[in-house]
Amino acid sequence: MSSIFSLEQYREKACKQLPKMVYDYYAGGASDEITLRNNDRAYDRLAIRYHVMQDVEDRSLSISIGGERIDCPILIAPTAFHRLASEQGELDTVRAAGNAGTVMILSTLATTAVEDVVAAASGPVWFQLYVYRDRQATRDLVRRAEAAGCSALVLTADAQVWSVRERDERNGFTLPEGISMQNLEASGKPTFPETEGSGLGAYVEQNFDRSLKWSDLDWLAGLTDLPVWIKGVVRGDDARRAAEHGADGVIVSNHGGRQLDTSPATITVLPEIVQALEGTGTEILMDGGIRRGTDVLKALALGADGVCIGRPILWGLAANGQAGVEDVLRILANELDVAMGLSGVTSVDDLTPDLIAPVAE
Ligand SMILES: Cc1cc2nc3c(=O)[nH]c(=O)nc-3n(C[C@H](O)[C@H](O)[C@H](O)COP(=O)(O)O)c2cc1C
Ligand SMILES: CC(C)CC(=O)C(=O)O
Repeated sequence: MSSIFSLEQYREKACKQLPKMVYDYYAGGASDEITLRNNDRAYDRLAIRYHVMQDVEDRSLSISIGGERIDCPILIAPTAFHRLASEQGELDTVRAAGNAGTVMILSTLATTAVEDVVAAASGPVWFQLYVYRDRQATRDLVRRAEAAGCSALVLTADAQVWSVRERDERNGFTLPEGISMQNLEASGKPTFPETEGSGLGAYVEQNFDRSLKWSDLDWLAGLTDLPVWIKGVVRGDDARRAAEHGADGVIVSNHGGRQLDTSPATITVLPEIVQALEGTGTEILMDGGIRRGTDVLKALALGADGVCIGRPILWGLAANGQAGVEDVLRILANELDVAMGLSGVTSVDDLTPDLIAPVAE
């Protein structure tokens, strides 16, 4: 019987177990970490106007996303370097995703090869793509993800320029011996350059394509038959443009407060994006600061088709490998189930915006 009941307890456990350099990299945000904090707090400013007397005996959390039916509307956001948290890294994560009945979005910067991750999966794996200045390296990533059996691509659009991450600069964040970015082995970019500050910062500056623009979304959509999502959108007009340029889905995200500090908390911009995409058929996921089932309920009620979580997965992974990730997903799904029942709702489709109101000050 586990003595951990909340995602916050997993964070505390991971904090005790991980080396400071790794914990700081996972936990940290950009600059003053204002967006990092606001992502989380913004949920507290929303109240759930629940219904009573609705017969909530039979409830289901299942959703359709990207053409597949999954058991749980909480997906795994792409996060880099899982082998800094557990020996098996991304293999632990993907096995947990399968057992929880959800999707894992695998980072370009994974420390396990995409082929091995998909081979260990029992559910869908999507591939998150960073666009490299070296377009051949980028094409190779797309071809590998396709050949491995990934079922969607997620283009991250909010990290063309490396942000200011003081914790990583101070700690000289780097990858230990024996851990590398295995999807970049073939193109010769699997490790960070030598530097005194953040090795990741230097890597991004050297390799990521800062000229990324809307026409590159057309390029990517033309390059692959896989559905293409765009991640990092916080405005309605950008969401609309994404749809016009062939995106099948949009992930409302500010990169967990790790890129542009003082960018808005994602839950506050979700309604604008839902409205902008009305009638387009473009699907919507959102992430940032989701730590309780009530947070998930609020995002789904305000129009997200599903949500993603980033850091809590890493805390579960650090605390107890695959079993830790499964427990994190179980805890959050259970909290969502309870919140739905207490709101008088039995299916995700029945979560509607009228359930949510600003907290009266
Ligand atoms: C340690 C860490 C690494 C991340 N790496 C990536 C990445 O490789 N690609 C990406 O698109 N987003 C990355 N993200 C952002 C997440 O996908 C996601 O947007 C964010 O973590 C959501 O916020 P949350 O951590 O509050 O749930 C990373 C986030 C963290 C915390
Ligand atoms: C290349 C970086 C932007 C990796 C990442 O997504 C992160 O650390 O937030």
